Amino acid sequence: MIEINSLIKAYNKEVVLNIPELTIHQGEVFGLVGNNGAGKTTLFNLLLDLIVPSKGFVVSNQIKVQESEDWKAFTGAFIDESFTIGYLTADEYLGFIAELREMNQADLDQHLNRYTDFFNGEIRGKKKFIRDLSKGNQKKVGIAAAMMGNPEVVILDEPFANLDPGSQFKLRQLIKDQTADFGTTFLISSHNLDNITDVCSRIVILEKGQVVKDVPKTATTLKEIEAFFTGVKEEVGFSID
Ligand SMILES: Nc1ncnc2c1ncn2[C@@H]1O[C@H](COP(=O)(O)OP(=O)(O)OP(=O)(O)O)[C@@H](O)[C@H]1O
Repeated sequence: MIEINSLIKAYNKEVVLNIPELTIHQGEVFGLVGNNGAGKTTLFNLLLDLIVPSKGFVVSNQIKVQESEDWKAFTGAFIDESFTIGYLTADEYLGFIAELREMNQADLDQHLNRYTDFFNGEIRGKKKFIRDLSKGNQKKVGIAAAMMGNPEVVILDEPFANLDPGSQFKLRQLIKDQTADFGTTFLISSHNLDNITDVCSRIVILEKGQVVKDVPKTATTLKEIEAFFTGVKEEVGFSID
């Protein structure tokens, strides 16, 4: 369980995130949407202790993330390419992360076998450095590394961006399988409303750093959030005020 308490981030006195209280429960697939600059990456960076809050704190499984590193053992994340190591090949990098997660070769192979379709023959056994892979393939390496060792919590910032349509579909399935098999808690941001509503059990909309909608996924959620962003309201019984 992740608990956000009175969390504020400001740059030069401009508040870019202000979340008084938010709880993400074990096994929840939490989808974060919002316009450019809404604060999605800022929130994830705070959850991962990559930036310092101006006020408030985050607790992950009873560990204050700003005070202890113990949460790292059960948390995987891919925010951007800085999470990988560009001068390693994908095999070298994935092997390195497997060692960190105390996985042996059989564990690593078992994990990566789930990604065979997703990798589409472009990742494993290649001599290319990660920095020379296409943007989409770099992202695939980062996502597979984030889920390595089946961490309890996985945070993915815009995982569907840069992926071709087939790979987006395969990623949806990988996330669903991971949740079904391991009860993983996911926090996922995306501008792709189809993907986010397909995989997530709860959708939160951020606007100018504040939570303006927090809804469980239902049959009408996609239409509701499309209406929120486009201002075009169909008959879904949802207020865009
Ligand atoms: N280091 C920084 N200094 C000043 N402002 C910053 C800094 N980092 C982020 N911001 C500001 O914080 C706000 C939120 O940015 P953030 O990257 O979290 O948005 P986002 O919702 O992830 O956007 P996008 O969808 O475009 O990726 C923006 O106004 C951004 O300019």
